[in-house]
Amino acid sequence: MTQTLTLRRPDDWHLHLRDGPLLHGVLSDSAAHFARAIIMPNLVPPVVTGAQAMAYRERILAARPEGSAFTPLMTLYLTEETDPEDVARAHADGIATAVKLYPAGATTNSASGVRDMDKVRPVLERMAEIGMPLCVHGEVTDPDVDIFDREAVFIDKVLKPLRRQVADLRIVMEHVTTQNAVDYVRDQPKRLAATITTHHLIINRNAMLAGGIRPHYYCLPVAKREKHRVALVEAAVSGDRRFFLGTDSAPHLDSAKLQPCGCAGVYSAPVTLSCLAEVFDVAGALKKLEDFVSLNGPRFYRLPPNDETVTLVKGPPLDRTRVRETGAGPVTVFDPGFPLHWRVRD
Ligand SMILES: NC(=O)N[C@@H](CC(=O)O)C(=O)O
Ligand SMILES: [Zn+2]
Ligand SMILES: [Zn+2]
Repeated sequence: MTQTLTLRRPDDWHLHLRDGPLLHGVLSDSAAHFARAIIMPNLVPPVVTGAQAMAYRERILAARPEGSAFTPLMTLYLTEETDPEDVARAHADGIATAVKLYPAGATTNSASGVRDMDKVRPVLERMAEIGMPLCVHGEVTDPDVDIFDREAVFIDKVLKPLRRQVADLRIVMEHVTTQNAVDYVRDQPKRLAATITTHHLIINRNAMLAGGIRPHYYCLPVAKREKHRVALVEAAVSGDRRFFLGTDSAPHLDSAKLQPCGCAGVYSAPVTLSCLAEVFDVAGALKKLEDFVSLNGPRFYRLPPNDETVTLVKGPPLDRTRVRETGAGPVTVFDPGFPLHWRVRD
């Protein structure tokens, strides 16, 4: 007997689409399954101003497959020079949905990020006034802090003080990877939510490091030990409205990943819904999948959920996409390490 599951069409609340030939090569993977996505601004150079976000949005819209209604929700890359009025205007004009905080040097293309949080206080206060969310890459960059501890230290050293100083600011902790983050978010009744990626629900650090180094599992924040992965799954399948999907699908060319110093990012867009259905199915929580992928995100962002639906069908293991060929070169797709039985019906 085939099993099916129909959901409101999902959105992706954290997505990297890049630009140029890579954008053209990857966009259809997200547009095939998702209605909307929060688009990360870490291009080179970054998307800082409202005018830059508008131009980038035009390039994304122009790259959509024929007939696609995929809607990019743009973010502005926060720098110490960001003008609060430009941010407020871009929000009021419907150009920018959120602002993205990268601590300088924390991750891919974050060199123009923030070093001194006091310098961006006026922007954050303006955002709090207008209810515009701040998306945060939550890792400290202090070289003395172990890379596996950087998220937990960020919560104590940066996030807690920030939430005291700008109490009304609405914040999304992006791609949480630890029990510490899950516990902290659960503790906060208001104005804080978290995205969880597909891959962090599936791999722990062993997948990346045991039995050989696997660059395609290297991303930031780096995957942690198993107990943290379990905490993420519990949060995702709980239906708790503070947790929702942000795939952090982050395509890099294989030629950039397979290096002595390879870059961080996992490309999961083509297989995300199949992977998540598998995770929720194994957890006995298929009923909560729609909360996680289609309902909790719009609620936080104060947008209506999508009217259309998607149907997932369970059957024999999929012949899944392993490499996405793009005009810029091949990009390896996330391998969950187990067979995928759920596919999205066309
Ligand atoms: N997650 C990653 O490992 N990489 C992202 C940046 C980010 O989201 O931190 C990228 O842009 O490649
Ligand atoms: Zn990040
Ligand atoms: Zn990201």
